[in-house]
Formats: sequence, structure tokens, C-alpha cells
Amino acid sequence: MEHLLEIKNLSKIFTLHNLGKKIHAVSGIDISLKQGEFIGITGKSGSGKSTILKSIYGTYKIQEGSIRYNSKKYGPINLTTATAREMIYLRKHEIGYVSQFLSVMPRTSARELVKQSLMEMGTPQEKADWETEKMLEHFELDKELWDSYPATFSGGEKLRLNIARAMVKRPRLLLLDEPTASLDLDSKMKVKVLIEQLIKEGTTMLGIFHDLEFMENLCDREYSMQNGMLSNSISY
Ligand SMILES: Nc1ncnc2c1ncn2[C@@H]1O[C@H](COP(=O)(O)OP(=O)(O)OP(=O)(O)O)[C@@H](O)[C@H]1O
Repeated sequence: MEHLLEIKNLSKIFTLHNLGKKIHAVSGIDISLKQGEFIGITGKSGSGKSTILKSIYGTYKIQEGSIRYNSKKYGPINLTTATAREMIYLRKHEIGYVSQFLSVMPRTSARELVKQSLMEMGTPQEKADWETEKMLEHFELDKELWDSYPATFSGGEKLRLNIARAMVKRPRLLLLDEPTASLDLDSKMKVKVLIEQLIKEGTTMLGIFHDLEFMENLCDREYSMQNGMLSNSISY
């Protein structure tokens, strides 16, 4: 398999049973990513961007098309027909997802949340402790917050923690769903530095951004979405 990720003719229809209505969220989507490539997607709200990422991550089951991923463990695998066990493994070890929101776990501190990400990959305890602190420091999360519960954090603090948790793993494939949407300029720059570092390390990324300036300086190619369909890509 030449590409790390190959999406062919992806379609997703949502059925709203209560309204007796169908929504064609995306149709005929083709995207291929080589190892180490960073592709950006822009487009209006509701045009289907998140649906693509959630279909790759296995949150949504698609009706048509294939999503082939070249896994380190399994080799070429179709994510649309992968078993739950395979998807769990891939989410823990190979595919990361940064959403716009942090899903907090009860009675789990910020430090534990980031460390758990590493521990579930089998990172030794001491290394996980060190990597966690390095990441929390990078995002300038106040040291007093490290052992507090994120439920009480500000929106920006939660977002920074969310990104830290996904990026600390150095996943092979990272899906970014508007990670910088409501961050201040300084925090955005911190995210940018890490993205650049991950690119150097060979991470492949597919990201949704509204901030075109942010995206253009980082991406190899850019697509724009309209009514569930992708435009031709622009290469930088
Ligand atoms: N779980 C769902 N159930 C029903 N409809 C959905 C669901 N998820 C998305 N949709 C619909 O599919 C379409 C595409 O949504 P999607 O979230 O992919 O758009 P988006 O481009 O990511 O939007 P935004 O930029 O606002 O996040 C929208 O019309 C949305 O209402």
C-alpha cells in the first residue's frame, strides 16, 4: 500500500427518524495521504468536515466507500470493516484524535489524563512521568493545575490539555478537528510548534481549520468542502 491513508468514495447519510429525514453529510470523498503528509480541510459549518474525521476514527459507520489505513501492527486494513478490538488497539497506539472539546474523566487529574495516554501505549512509568511534565510545561498549564481535576478548568486550559493528551503519544496518524478554534494567539503558536515537531518526526496529519493563515503555513495540501463534497486540492 503506497499511502498511509486512502479514502475512496466515502459517503455518510444520517437518518433522522423523528423527522423522517435523511442528511447526506458527505458523498464521493477521495483523499490519500502519504506518510508524513499534512492535509488541511476548510469549509463552512455543516459542510461535512468532522464527518470525514469521525468516519476515519470509527465514531461513525459509513454507508459507502472504503478507508484503507496502513497499520504498523496489522498492515493494510479497511477501517470501515475493522473489528472493535482492532479499532481500540489503533486508537490507543496509532491513530490520535483531537476534538474541539475535552471529555473529562471523573476524579482524574490533568497529569493523570496525559500520563494515561502514554501508559496505555505501554510507555514505562518513569518515561511517562517525564514526558507528561514536558508536555504540560510546553502548553504552559499552570503547575498548580497539574494535580487538579480539569472539570473546573477554563475553556482554553481544557483545550490545551486536550491537545497535550493526543500529541504526547506521537501517533502515526493524527486527526485534528479544529483544535485551535478558540485558543488565544500564544496557545495557537504552541500548537503550531508541536505540529511542526510532529511533521519532522514523520506523523501524518489530517486537520480541519478555520484559520486559513495558520493552515497555509503548515499544510502540504488543502481542500475546501462544500455541501458534503471536496473541491480539488491546492498544493503549497
Ligand atoms: N450524529 C449526527 N446525526 C445527525 N446529523 C449529523 C450528525 N453529525 C453531523 N450531522 C449533520 O451532517 C452534516 C455535516 O456535519 P459535520 O459536523 O460533519 O459538519 P462540519 O463541516 O464539521 O461543521 P462544523 O464546522 O460546524 O463543525 C450537518 O448537516 C450535520 O447536521
